[in-house]
Amino acid sequence: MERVLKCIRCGKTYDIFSSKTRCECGGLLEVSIKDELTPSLKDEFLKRRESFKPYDQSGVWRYREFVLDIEEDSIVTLPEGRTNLYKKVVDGMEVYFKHEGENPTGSFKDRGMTVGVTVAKKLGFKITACASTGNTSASLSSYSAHAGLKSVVFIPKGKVAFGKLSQALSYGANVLEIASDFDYAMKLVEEASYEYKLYLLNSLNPLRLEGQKTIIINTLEELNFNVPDWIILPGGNLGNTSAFGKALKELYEFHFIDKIPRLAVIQAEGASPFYNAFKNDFKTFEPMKAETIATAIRIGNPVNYEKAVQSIKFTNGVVESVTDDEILEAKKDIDNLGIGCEPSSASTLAGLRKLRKNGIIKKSDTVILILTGNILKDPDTSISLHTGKIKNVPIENRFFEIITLKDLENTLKKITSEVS
Ligand SMILES: Cc1ncc(COP(=O)(O)O)c(C=O)c1O
Ligand SMILES: N[C@@H](CCOP(=O)(O)O)C(=O)O
Repeated sequence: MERVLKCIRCGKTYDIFSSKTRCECGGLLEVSIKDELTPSLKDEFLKRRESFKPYDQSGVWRYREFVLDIEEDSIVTLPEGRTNLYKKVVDGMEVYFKHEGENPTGSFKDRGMTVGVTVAKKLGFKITACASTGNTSASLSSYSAHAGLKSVVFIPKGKVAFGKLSQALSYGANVLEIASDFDYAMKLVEEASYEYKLYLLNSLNPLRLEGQKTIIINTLEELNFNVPDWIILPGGNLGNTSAFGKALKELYEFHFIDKIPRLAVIQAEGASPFYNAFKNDFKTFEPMKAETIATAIRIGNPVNYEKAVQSIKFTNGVVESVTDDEILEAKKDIDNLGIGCEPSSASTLAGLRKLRKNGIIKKSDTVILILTGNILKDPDTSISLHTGKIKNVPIENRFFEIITLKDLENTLKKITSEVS
């Protein structure tokens, strides 16, 4: 099929790659197909879809053998799990980013929520509930609305990024701001669920984790089941750590893979109870009062601790902690790659840097970094970071200025001189 640029005013055509934006006559240009479309094109197009069942569109239900046996027409799906794997070079090392922020509500939670809300509906629940640092509430309220269910979300007051709060409100959740932290909200919602017949959909719910296993299955399928050396992920309530270990065990037992990649779980220094336990060979576990700029992982008493320990042991994994400045430095770099993510997801790259420095991960290793949340989730942090307002994370070679017309020419000269 031949495409050209065509003037909508005089009809003159130009080569598609001519770099013209306007016709010589001053008219606007549009891309035009030169040949007539053949009638068989539609048939070919429709045939391609024949072998696909609707729920194959979901990157969760496509792997239904690993997820749940349930009637197809009862499934609540958006569909989720159609996320990209990006190959990039960072610090001279080739790495893969699996971007779970590309899910319908902008985080990996959707992979679990499609299963959780499907089951809530099947069981006849009318109301779903969760405690949340933001993403779970966004996902829960969206999927619940799709299923015609009410939702109640318990969130720590003032500690939820704006993108996430606006989602929960927009999708119609009943939002209960608790004057405490996530861990306390988690305790409250668990109690309230028993008392008020709410279907609890935090990662404490084992069915939700069955959906989250597909992050691993999907990623490995994209790699033709060639097993990487490392999978790096952020650790908060430790649902993913638990689900990933379970997925790898099942893939191994069903002979999809012949070796186990190592998990590296990264926590923010101010919210690192799992890291502290790891350092102590998991002999003891001490919950902590959590504080970090990465609000999604501002969790001091992860509910999945015991399952997560099993995952680390099964995969010969490691747990590392990184500072908020290291997280923001990494976020800056991931954003600048044109991929972008929310702060907690950037802990993966910060963790990789630390693990490389300590000699645990080698440059030649194959590494997957799981980006758990979309860049749009926390616009306040992105704007502060990229306008140089964060003291220890300087921004190089960038302009963000209030500019007079007089200075415009000089500034444009400076910007363009950097590439000449
Ligand atoms: C964006 C994001 N990344 C990471 C996490 C931590 O994941 P997990 O609780 O499964 O450890 C969360 C929430 O828990 C999150 O919302
Ligand atoms: N970051 C989470 C915290 C709750 O985790 P969950 O996986 O147990 O729901 C959030 O987005 O709320």
